Parts: sequence; structure tokens; C-alpha cells
Amino acid sequence: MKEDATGSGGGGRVVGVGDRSSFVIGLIENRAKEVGVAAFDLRSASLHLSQYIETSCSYHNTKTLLHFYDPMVVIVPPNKTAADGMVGVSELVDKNYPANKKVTVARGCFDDTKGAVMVKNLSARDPSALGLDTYCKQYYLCLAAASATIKWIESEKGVIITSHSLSVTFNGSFDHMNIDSTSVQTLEIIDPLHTELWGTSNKKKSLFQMLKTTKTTGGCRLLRANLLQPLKDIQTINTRLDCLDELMSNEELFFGLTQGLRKFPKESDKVLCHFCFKPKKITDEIPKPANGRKSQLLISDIIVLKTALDAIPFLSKVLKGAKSFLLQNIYQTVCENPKYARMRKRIGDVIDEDAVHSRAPFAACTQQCFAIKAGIDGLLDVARRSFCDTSEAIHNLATKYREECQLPNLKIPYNNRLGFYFIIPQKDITGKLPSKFIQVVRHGKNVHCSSFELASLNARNKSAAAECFLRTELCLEGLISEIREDIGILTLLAEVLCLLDMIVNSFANTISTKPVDRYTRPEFTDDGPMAINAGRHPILEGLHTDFVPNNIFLSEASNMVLVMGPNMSGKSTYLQQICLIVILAQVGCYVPAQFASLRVVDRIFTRIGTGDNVENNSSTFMTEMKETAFIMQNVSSKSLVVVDELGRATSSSDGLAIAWSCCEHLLSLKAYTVFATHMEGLSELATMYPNVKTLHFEVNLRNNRLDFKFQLKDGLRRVPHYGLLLARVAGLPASVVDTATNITSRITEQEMVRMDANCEQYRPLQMAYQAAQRLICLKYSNQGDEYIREALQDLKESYAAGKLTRKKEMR
Ligand SMILES: Nc1ncnc2c1ncn2[C@@H]1O[C@H](COP(=O)(O)OP(=O)(O)OP(=O)(O)O)[C@@H](O)[C@H]1O
Repeated sequence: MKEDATGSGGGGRVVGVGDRSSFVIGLIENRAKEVGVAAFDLRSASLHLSQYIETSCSYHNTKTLLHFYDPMVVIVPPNKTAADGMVGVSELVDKNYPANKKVTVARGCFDDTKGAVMVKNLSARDPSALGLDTYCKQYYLCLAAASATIKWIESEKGVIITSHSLSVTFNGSFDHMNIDSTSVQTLEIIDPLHTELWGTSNKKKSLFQMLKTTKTTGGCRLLRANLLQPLKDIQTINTRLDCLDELMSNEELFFGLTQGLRKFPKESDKVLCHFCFKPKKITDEIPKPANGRKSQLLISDIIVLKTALDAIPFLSKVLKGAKSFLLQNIYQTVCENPKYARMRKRIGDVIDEDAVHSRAPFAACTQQCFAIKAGIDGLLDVARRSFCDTSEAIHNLATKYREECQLPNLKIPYNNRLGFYFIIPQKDITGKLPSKFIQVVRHGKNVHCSSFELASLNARNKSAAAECFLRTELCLEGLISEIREDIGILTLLAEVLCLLDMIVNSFANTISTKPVDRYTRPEFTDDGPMAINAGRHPILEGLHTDFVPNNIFLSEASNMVLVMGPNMSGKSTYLQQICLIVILAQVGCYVPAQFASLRVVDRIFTRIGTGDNVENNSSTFMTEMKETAFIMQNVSSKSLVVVDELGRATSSSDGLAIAWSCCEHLLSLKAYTVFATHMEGLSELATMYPNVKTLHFEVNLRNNRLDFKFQLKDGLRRVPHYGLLLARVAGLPASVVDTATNITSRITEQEMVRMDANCEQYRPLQMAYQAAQRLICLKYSNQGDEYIREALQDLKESYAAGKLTRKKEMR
């Protein structure tokens, strides 16, 4: 759950300031098309393990995971053991990543037995809670990848990972909803697709950008990870939603939490996780004089930790009366945990209360020398005295020169390279500068110089400071070792801060900025219907003041909706809207709808793309077919499939045939499918299959122009032949248009006759499905017994009489 933190015990940072990504990924595969992935996040000190069967030759799943983690390094074994017909992960990385990202390590480093031992030893949680005992054999590939990854990190970064400090999860394909990388793009989850078609071009944001009001890097990364891999576990989702309920109904708590979170330094999560990485002691290294860099890093880490620990009592005050499980749990495990106060006291015993982080070089140096309390280390106290004496002597020397040489404006600044030096304004120098001044250099209107006396004092001052740094380092290392004994509470705090940042500063904040009741809490069922009333597109509704809400209803008895409508009538928006609502709901946020009851979705598949894929040298049609094949191979009974205009890139008969057979295939599954199409012929499906429903976007004709209503209506499209109409407007000769009208009328007539026949033939089946649908609705409705009894009676009578009426039972 943690998303961000820089690792290091204060020595070499494991994540540099400029590093965009903090993931190191180990990848390995076997001949049975199985891939093991170990993704190590250096910032948050967490390890995510996944193992899955790669179903597509193009490594779709692996690419999705790589896209999700966006690693800075990918570790692969040298020789390929790829399954027949597959290129192998090593080549995959070569193809998709710049050469500098790939590291090849000996196959022997991919040792699953060692991996299992390492994971057990490093995991912050009890190994049995991870299920490692049972998983070991089954998930040997990801454990092998973990072994290579951890080894590489430890040797490359010169650190040792502290025992019981890592947050380890078996995830990827297991606990989270899977959204492939193409769908991430087309649904505009992370980045918007800047297309003129939207009419609002660059103003359109992605879902991530809309929600990115988090205040910490960790919170932001957690949000991104959640949007890319939403939750699947109803209990966890509901825990977050309960927390949101409480925040939305208790303003004081919401405000208090916002304030409380601000008291934690922005980089808390990053620093808290530093402590997981212990720098390796290199015994045969020639000791270098301490330049203060290491102790400076250690001190700033400790100061951030101190400030974070100081913020806990306020958080505790805010959370004291909280009712929701999540907040109560945070209160109990963090706020009431005496270990934090003990850690704070231990820091207070060693570190001076006034120690702060300073930028000015000499102030920073002095702060560092005096960060440790007096009396802790005798040698440090001696070194400090020497540092103070030499500093004082330097300032006395400057006063002496001012008087002796009549240089009243002589200044004595400090920089890290030179130490102290003199600055004398040029105008104060009459004649020649006295010979005691050496290393004279002109700098604009001033002269920079030194003297033998100053140089000698400088050397003594520097060596005293170096001794202070060294002793400080030793004291801090002792303190940090003690802190590491309780590393678990720091990783927990980092995790909690990221989660609170996401829920409070992103979710609750976004909902609270909308008019009251615009967002509602979604309900979840394991295998119930997907019912959204008055759903809106979370991003577009902010750009269109008159955005038109629409409903969707899918159930086992009606698992496919065909959406018809001319261009620009709102089909793509509707498809995207459904997916974004599902994603929002499954990250534990409210959704832009009047009411939403959802079946937990395990994968979202989209086939929305338009143009050719120049990169892969594929035509529009091939891209379309490859994406469709991927859906067909991977779809499960809990998936949500949205398809926009399949089969329009080939001849109309082939296109219709493909679209028809794909629909039939999807219809036979339990997946929920929304299929947007221009092909009127497809609506015939609804007359043959009782689990297909046809909807259309309402469009009116006014003065030979289409007036889009964006309102979804039941049944087949009711637009007159707008193509012919536009042709007439475009100036096609009247006789040509008349003939075309004649032809369409005849085709439509034949279609109508066929559809009527179908309706008659499949009527009993349709009726049975209607009844099943009503029963499903009643099963998941919140109504009382009396209502249900009446509804059942009504259903029985309608069925017997051969007429079933629709009723809204979902509320
Ligand atoms: N419910 C709505 N309320 C208001 N405006 C909408 C709604 N849905 C879509 N729009 C606007 O209508 C325009 C066209 O929408 P969209 O691209 O979804 O249509 P489409 O039917 O998919 O078109 P095409 O078939 O050409 O892809 C967009 O600019 C969008 O902002």
C-alpha cells in the first residue's frame, strides 16, 4: 500500500533526487509460459510479487505490469527459456526499454529457495500471514525473481535490508483489478488523450489528474497505483467507503484530519522508509575525512522523523472519537501505540530539541556540530570546544585586521570548499594590499583573499568540524540502530500517512468540492447486477454545464447492452463513463451517479482505439483484431468488456459477421459487455438473444440538422436515415438520394419482417429471461418482505398473462 519513500540509512541514497521511478524489477519465465515478477519499490521499501501464465505471445500481461511499475532497472537472466513462439522476457525488455535499464544477472542468482528465505526474513509481516508456506512451491518463479532483485539492490546500492522491514505483497494478478495498458490509455486513467474530437481538447484531464490533490509524493503514488490496479476485495473497498462516509458527515473530523496531515513533513513516508536500508560497512576502505555530507543526511532524516513523531499526538486528538473501522484502526495501531512516544523520547535524549535543518553553509555546519546533546559523547564535546575556539579565533583575527589595516568593511564569509576567507571592498584599499594577505583574487568590486594565520586557523577549524561530524555520525548510527529495532512502526506510519493522504486529501476533498449529493456511495455485490442510475462522466461533467446523466443495467439475465447512435451522439463518452465509475468505486471512492450497485469487476477490457498502430506496423483492422483476440482469450465471468465500433475497419459484411460472432461469444459468458455500434444489423441480436438489450442515443432532426440530446433510450435507434439526409444537404442530386432512400426502405422493411419473426419465435425465451431478470433485481433489492412478496405475486401474474412490465426494484 505504501507508494513512496527513499531508502538509505543515511549513507548512499538508494533513490536519487532526480530518479523518476523507484522500482527495480526482477523478471523470469519458464517454458510453460509462466512469468514471475518481483517489483521492489526502493522508496517505500515494499516488494510486490506476481506470478501468472502469459496468455499472449506479445506478453500483454508482462507489458501491463511493466507499464504499471515503470521501473528504473529490470533484472533478467541471460539465456532465454521462453515458451515456443514467444520472444522471451529479455528480448521483451530490449524492445520496450532503453538498454541502460536492463541488467542481466547470472541465472544462479534467480534462486527460489534463497528467495523464499529472504522474503520470510525481510517481511515486516508474519510469514504465515503472507501464506508463504503454501505459496512457496506454487510461486517459485516470483521468489526466484525476488532473490535476484534483492541481491542486486544490496550489492549495487551498498546497503543491507533490515530484517522484518519490508512490506511484501503477493499481488498483480491476485488481489487487484487488472486493466491492460491499452485500456489505461484509452480510458484516460493516467494521461488524457489530447484529441480535437472531444471539442474541449487540452482542457480534458485524466482521472488521475482530477484526483491528484494529494499533498505527499507517497499519497500521489498510492493514488496512481490504485487507479491502475483498483481493489477487488469488497471488504477493503467498504472499509474505505465507511471512512469516506464518516468524513463526509463529520466536517470537524475532515477538517481536523486535513490539518493533522499537514503537520507531517511532506517527505515523511520517504524518510521513514530510509531506515529499512542499512549501509554496508566496508572494512578495508581507507577512512576518508568526514565532510559532513553523511551526518547531514542522517540529521535531516532524524529531524523529519522527529517532526513526524511530534505530529502523532495531534492526529491522535483528531481521531479519538472516530467511528469508522479504518480510522479507529489507525487510532489504535498508530496513535495509541506507545512505541512512537518511546522512539520520540529516545531521539530527544540524543538530539538537541532546537536542531533544525539550515541551508546557509556555516549555519548548517554549526547545526550539525551541535545537533547531538552535550554530555552524550565526551570526544564530541572536546571537538566542539575546539571548533568553537577556532571559529572565535577566526572572527577575532578579522577584527584585528579591520583595525590594524584600516579595513573597516572587511568581511569574513564561509563556504564549504574554502572554509573562511576575507572579502575586502576594492574602494577601501588605498595603495597596495598589505603583504600578509595572500591568494588575492578580484571579484567585481571586491577582493577575495586569505592570510597564513587564517589558513592555519581554517585548517584547525575544519579538522575540529570533521571530528564533530565523525562523532555525530557514530552517535546517530547508534541511535538509528535502536530505531531500526522498531522499524515496523515506521513502515506502518508511512503506509498510514499515504493512505490517509489519498482518502482525505484526494477522495474526500474531490467529493466535497462538488455540489451536495452529486457523488454517491456505491454498493457492491459478488455476482449481482451492475446498476447505475443517472451516472455521469467524472471529468466531462465538469466541462459541460449541461452534461446529461445516463443509466446502465446489466445482470446475468441481461449481460450485454448494444448502444446505437450516430457519430457524436455520446457513445464513446458513455462507455468511458461506465469504466471510470467502476474504477472510482473499486478504489473506494464515491461515484458521480445518483445510485450505483456494482458487481466487483476483476478485469476491464476495452476495444476503443481508432487509428493504425504505426509502432507495431499494424493496420487499423489488425490492431482491432489483436485487441479483440486478447479480450476473447482473457475474459472471465467477472470481467467488464466495453467495445466501441468493432469491425468497421473491414468490408461491411465481414465487419458485421465479426461483430456478430464476437457478440455471440461474449453473450455465452457471464461477463458484462457494453457494445457501441453504428451497425443497425447488430440490433437483430436483441430479438434472438434474450440477454441482449438495445439502447440508443436520442437524436432529433431540426432544419435538416442533427440535434444531439445525449439521452439514452430503450430500444433500437429512432433516427431517420441521417446519412441520406446529410447526403441531400451536401448537394447530392435529388434523384440519387431518392433511389438510395428507396433501397434503404426496402432493406429496412426486410429487416423488420425478420425481426418480427424472431420476436415471435423467441418470445417465450425472452419472457423467461425477463422473469429471471426481475428475480435477480428482487434478490439484490433493499426492499422489505412485504414489498418483495407483492412484487413476486405481480411477477407471477404478469408471467402467466404473458406480459411482463418493467419496474425499478434496484433501490
Ligand atoms: N452525456 C453527455 N452530455 C453532454 N455532452 C456529451 C455527453 N456525452 C457526450 N457528450 C459530448 O458529445 C461529444 C461527442 O461524444 P462522443 O465522442 O462520445 O460521441 P460518439 O457517439 O462516440 O461519436 P463517434 O461515433 O464519432 O465516436 C463530445 O464532445 C462530448 O463532450
